[in-house]
Amino acid sequence: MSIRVGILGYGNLGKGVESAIAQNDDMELKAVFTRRNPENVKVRTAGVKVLQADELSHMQDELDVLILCGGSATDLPVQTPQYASMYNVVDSFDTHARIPEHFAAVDAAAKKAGKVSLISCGWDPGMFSLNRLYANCVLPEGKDYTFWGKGVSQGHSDAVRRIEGVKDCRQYTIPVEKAVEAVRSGSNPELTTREKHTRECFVVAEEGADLAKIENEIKTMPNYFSDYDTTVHFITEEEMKRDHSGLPHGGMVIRTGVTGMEKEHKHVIEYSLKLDSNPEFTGSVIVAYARAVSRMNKEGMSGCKTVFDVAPAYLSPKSAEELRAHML
Ligand SMILES: NC(=O)C1=CN([C@@H]2O[C@H](COP(=O)(O)OP(=O)(O)OC[C@H]3O[C@@H](n4cnc5c(N)ncnc54)[C@H](OP(=O)(O)O)[C@@H]3O)[C@@H](O)[C@H]2O)C=CC1
Ligand SMILES: N[C@@H](C[C@H]1CC(C(=O)O)=NO1)C(=O)O
Repeated sequence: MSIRVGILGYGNLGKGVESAIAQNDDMELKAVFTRRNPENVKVRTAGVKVLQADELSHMQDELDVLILCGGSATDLPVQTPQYASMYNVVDSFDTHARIPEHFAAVDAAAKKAGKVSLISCGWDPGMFSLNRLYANCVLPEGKDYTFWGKGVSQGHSDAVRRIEGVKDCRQYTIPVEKAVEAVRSGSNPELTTREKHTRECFVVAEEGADLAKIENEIKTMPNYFSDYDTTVHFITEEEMKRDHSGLPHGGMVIRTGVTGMEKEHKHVIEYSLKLDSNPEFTGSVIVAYARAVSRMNKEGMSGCKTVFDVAPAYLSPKSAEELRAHML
């Protein structure tokens, strides 16, 4: 029996989840839900209905997991607790500083409903979080570094699109080469947030918008831009389509640490990603965790989880015996 999946929110990530479901034979996309007029939203999977989000109030018997693909800045803080009270859900919430409060709100709803919610799924937070945890547990004496890009952060681009007067945005995250070199040299540098990355925004503004006000709102935005040196360029829709149609990204987690009674031996753990499509890769991570969430709820689990709480075997379509035979 296939795992029956719904998608709420059909943007970059929603499309990425759609393509990921098509690559997993045990998953079936039942419907895409949108807050817009469904007639204006065209999906690429034959036979999949597009429904108004309100329809979700009565489809609990038709879906095993609902994947929430809204924006972290303003959509998911409302949508995830709302739908955690009705469905097993997975979201990609990535406002790191606010994950604890998001977890608490979702956990209360999921526990009351007897459902499983998995929040902050993707690659950062997500796969990078897991690798930071593994590396810290294996090398307790050491230092962590995370670098992203150069690439398009969907979370930061979404946050800028929510500003009044902004029609579209691509935000590029750029690692500071000097900082990467210092880390790779093994000198274990102390680096501030500002010393590790810069941010560059390409913005299409609405006709007559106050550009100075938009630039200031971007640069002072807490959790997203206020701790970074940020450059803002205003461009036309044509330039956006011509020069910024891709959504590549990537990055790496590095931990350098020491072992031995005299701390005489140095080790480096590195996990890196090179992504042609940030949303498609993120969608693939999310779909694997949607499989886990469905299974965990069927085993009687409920409440909010993060990637730290999910045993890896739950992610795989392979049986425990196959995993032991082929992946150990
Ligand atoms: N944890 C991680 O590693 C990652 C997390 N993310 C998260 O994913 C979130 C979503 O990113 P992304 O999909 O790029 O954001 P988008 O702006 O593409 O989509 C966000 C929502 O906006 C609505 N929307 C999409 N297109 C339009 C349109 N043309 N007109 C009006 N509304 C539209 C959709 O909702 P509706 O259909 O209801 O209108 C959609 O769910 C980010 O905020 C980020 O936080 C992304 C990548 C990695
Ligand atoms: N959550 C990020 C995924 C990575 C990329 C990133 C950044 O460039 O700041 N932080 O985390 C996204 O929305 O793309």
